[in-house]
Amino acid sequence: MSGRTTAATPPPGAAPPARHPEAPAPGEIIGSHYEYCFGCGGGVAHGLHLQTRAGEGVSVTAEFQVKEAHQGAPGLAHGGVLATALDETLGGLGWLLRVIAVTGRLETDFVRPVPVGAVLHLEAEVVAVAGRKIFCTATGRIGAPDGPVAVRADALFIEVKIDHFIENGRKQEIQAVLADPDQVKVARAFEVNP
Ligand SMILES: CCCCC/C=C\C/C=C\C/C=C\C/C=C\CCCC(=O)SCCNC(=O)CCNC(=O)[C@H](O)C(C)(C)COP(=O)(O)OP(=O)(O)OC[C@H]1O[C@@H](n2cnc3c(N)ncnc32)[C@H](O)[C@@H]1OP(=O)(O)O
Repeated sequence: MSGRTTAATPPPGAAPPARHPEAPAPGEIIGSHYEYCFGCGGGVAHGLHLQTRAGEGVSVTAEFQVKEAHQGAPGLAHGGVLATALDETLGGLGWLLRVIAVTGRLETDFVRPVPVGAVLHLEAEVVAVAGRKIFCTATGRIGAPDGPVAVRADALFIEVKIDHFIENGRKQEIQAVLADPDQVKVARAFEVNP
C-alpha cells in the first residue's frame, strides 16, 4: 500500500533521472556531508550514523542499526527516527545527480514495527526529475536487503544552492563550516554542475 499524493508523483513530461558522469561508482561510500548531521555525522553521539553507498543507476543504499536511544514504544524504533533514516538515505541521492537538494515533502508508510537491535536495510532511488524538483522513493527492510519491508517513502526533494544554508543556518555553525577547508570542499563540490 502506498499513500503517495500528487505532490510526490512526477508530472507528465518529467525526465527520467540521469546519473552524473562524476557520480561515485556503484559500491563507493558517500561520506558524511556534515559532521554534526543527525543522520550521518560522526560527531552526534545518538545520531543514526548512516553510511550511504552509491548503487546502480541513480540509487543509494544504507544500513541503520536501531539503538536504545531511538525508541518510541518499549523496544521499538520511534517512527520519526525511521522517517529520518529514510530522509537521510534519500538525501544521499544528490551525490548521484551532483546537485544539492533538500526535502520538500516526505510521505512515509510505516508497514511493520522495527525492534531495537534490528538492522534496517535502506534503499533509495530517483524516479524522475522536473526542473529543480527531484521525485524519489525509498524502502527500509528488516534484517537483510531482501527482508520484509518495514517502512517506505515517496519524496520530493528540491534543488537549492549553497546560499540556502548560508542564508538560513545559524551564524556560529555556518562560520565554523566556512573556516574548515574540507567542509568547504564538500559544500562546493556540486557548484559547477553542467
Ligand atoms: C557553506 C555552508 C554549507 C554547509 C552545508 C554542507 C553540505 C551541503 C551538502 C549537502 C546537504 C544537502 C542535503 C542534506 C542531505 C540529507 C539530509 C536529509 C535531507 C533533509 O532533511 S533537508 C532538511 C529539511 N528540509 C528543509 O529544511 C527544506 C525547507 N524548505 C525550504 O527551504 C523551501 O520550501 C524549499 C527550498 C524546499 C523550496 O523553496 P523555494 O522558494 O526554493 O522554491 P519554491 O517554493 O518555488 O518550490 C519549487 C517547486 O517545488 C514545489 N514545492 C516546494 N515544496 C513543496 C512541497 N512541500 N510539496 C509540494 N511541492 C513543493 C513548488 O510548488 C515549486 O513547484 P513548481 O516549480 O512546479 O511551481
